[in-house]
Amino acid sequence: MVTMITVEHLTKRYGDHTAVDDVSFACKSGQVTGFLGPNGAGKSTTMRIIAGLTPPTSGSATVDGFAYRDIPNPSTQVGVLLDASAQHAGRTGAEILRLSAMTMGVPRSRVDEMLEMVSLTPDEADRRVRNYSLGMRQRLGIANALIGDPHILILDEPANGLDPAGIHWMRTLLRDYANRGGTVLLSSHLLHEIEIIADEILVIGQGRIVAQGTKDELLATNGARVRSLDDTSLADALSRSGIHAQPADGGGFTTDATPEDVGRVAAATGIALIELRPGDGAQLEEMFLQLTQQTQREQPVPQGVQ
Ligand SMILES: Nc1ncnc2c1ncn2[C@@H]1O[C@H](COP(=O)(O)OP(=O)(O)OP(=O)(O)O)[C@@H](O)[C@H]1O
Repeated sequence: MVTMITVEHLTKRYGDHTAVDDVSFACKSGQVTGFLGPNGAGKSTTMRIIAGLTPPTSGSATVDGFAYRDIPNPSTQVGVLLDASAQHAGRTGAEILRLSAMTMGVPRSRVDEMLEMVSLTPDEADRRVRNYSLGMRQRLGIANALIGDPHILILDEPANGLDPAGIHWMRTLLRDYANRGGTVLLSSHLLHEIEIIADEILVIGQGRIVAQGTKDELLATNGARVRSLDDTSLADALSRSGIHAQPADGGGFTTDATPEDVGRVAAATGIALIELRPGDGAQLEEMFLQLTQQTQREQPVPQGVQ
């Protein structure tokens, strides 16, 4: 595995608002890196900087060792889909792909190959993009990102607007692409989406990376869930042993210690347990929920929304 995208100490300020705050990460070949964060967390801004569309305030982003702008014929190296709705509304899907093929110098036969790959029918390909559904725009955007046969893909919320079959199709496409050695950086505001598809996960909140690691690391089960016939005494005993115990829904506690350690403390103090099992690995979900709630508190509720 080779590092293909490197982001180092990236910061972007708009006036006194810091949209991206000292963000660093790397994306490797053969892997899907999921970029997860609630609305307004800074995902799109980071991706726009990587794709050379927005200058950073400080820090750097390189793709295959180069700043995006210094890559000759970049679309044959890096496929980018940042905003499917930004495609020229007055052109047909086929026209957009033909134009891209021409600009990149790839054979025109790629246009039909790509249309077939993203399941846009000849009839749909000849419609103007303004009449496309969001899902069709995403498919066209993915076709456009892949037409130059790049080995790196940067996709901002590509699942938006796709129906369940479309989402399944996209996951399979990206998995195959990574399995063949490609590098994928894709963003989503949905934990479930990222959990299914990503090998590596970056979590961003209010411009900062708050967690990063392999999916297995971030979703690892740890801690223990315990209930007893005498929770008050159990809480005392755990606390005396330096184990932090948090009251849980439905009684008992969640702890940061292993079930084995909790079991030993209970046995040593003669407390009868009625439940003892590994924690349910919900830390990532809880953290993400907290991030989302924080963000919602800080953003004004739009008019007309209850
Ligand atoms: N051109 C701009 N001028 C001023 N502020 C901006 C600009 N672009 C983005 N921002 C702000 O930067 C922050 C991060 O926005 P960004 O679009 O990167 O978030 P995001 O994680 O992609 O969110 P979403 O999931 O909603 O697309 C937001 O507070 C946004 O309002």
